[in-house]
Amino acid sequence: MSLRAATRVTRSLSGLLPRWGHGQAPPLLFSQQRNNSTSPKIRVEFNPTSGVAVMHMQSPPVNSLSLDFLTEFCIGLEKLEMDKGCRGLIITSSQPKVFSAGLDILEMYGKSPERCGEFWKAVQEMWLKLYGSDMITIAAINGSSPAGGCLMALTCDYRIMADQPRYTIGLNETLLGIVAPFWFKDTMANTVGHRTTEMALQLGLLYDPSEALNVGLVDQLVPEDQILSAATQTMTKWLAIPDHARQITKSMMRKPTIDRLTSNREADIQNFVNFITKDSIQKSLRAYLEILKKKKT
Ligand SMILES: CCCCCCCCCCC/C=C/C(=O)SCCNC(=O)CCNC(=O)[C@H](O)C(C)(C)COP(=O)(O)OP(=O)(O)OC[C@H]1O[C@@H](n2cnc3c(N)ncnc32)[C@H](O)[C@@H]1OP(=O)(O)O
Repeated sequence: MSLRAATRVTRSLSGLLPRWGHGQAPPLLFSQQRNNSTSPKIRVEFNPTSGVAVMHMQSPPVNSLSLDFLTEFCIGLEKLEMDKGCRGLIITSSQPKVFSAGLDILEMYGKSPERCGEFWKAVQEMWLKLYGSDMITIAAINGSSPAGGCLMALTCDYRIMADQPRYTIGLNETLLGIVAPFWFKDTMANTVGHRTTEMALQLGLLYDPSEALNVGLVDQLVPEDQILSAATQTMTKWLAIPDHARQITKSMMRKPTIDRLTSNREADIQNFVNFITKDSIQKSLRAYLEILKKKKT
């Protein structure tokens, strides 16, 4: 059964699920330890001659954005941002078939409000740092990229996707029974326009590469084995533009969107915590996690 079809089953499944109290973790059916490995989740290769860094996301199995992952990602990004020799960043995945599975659902399920708040602050931080980066940022999307993974790609300046029909990309939050926050929505609308975003977000659309190219969610499709060379070629074109002019232009385009979150950060964290710890939302997340598990059997 496809995930999309499986998700439709969530609604009928949810009536069968046991109830649990607000803020109280239901029995742990899922491995909560998976992302606690101490091996680096991000590998950065920096070429001082070209001034370009490649960030490889290498957090098995699916580069889900856990608190640890996001912390490491932001530290890596900050280091590159502070290095005046680094002008461009390519983000890609070392995991087969997946760019990033989006936010780690286990960070949102059965966690205390305090921990949820800490997690959300890290998600905000990742977006603020990447969307506001002075560097040229290119997402080399070599696998599926739902929800938060799609956000990460949208936050870059340019997106190249592997032309592999089984990969999908999109903000599919509604399929999980959750809602893409306003700054996810703004980032997508800034890229593909209001109408496409309105429809995609309500329906939780996941696009295959050709559809994604058609709506402008990605800028270019290439065979998977050429994704890094294509990203490097595009980077060379962007590097030819004087940094200060490009950076001021980028900031002019993105500042109003960034300011909207910056001036509402605490309220946004509170909204997230109130929303995600609701019994009904926890129930949807649990059902979704069970579907992801059952997909294999
Ligand atoms: C009033 C308004 C207020 C608004 C307030 C805010 C509201 C909340 C906003 C939250 C925004 C959320 C954003 C998100 O990103 S949610 C995450 C969405 N992600 C997904 O739906 C992706 C789910 N995964 C998949 O579709 C597939 O795994 C994928 C296509 C990525 C890869 O498929 P593949 O077949 O290769 O791998 P598996 O499905 O077998 O998965 C392997 C293992 O990984 C686990 N897994 C997958 N995705 C996640 C994830 N996102 N988090 C945690 N774990 C994940 C999966 O369960 C498998 O685990 P096991 O190996 O242990 O079985």
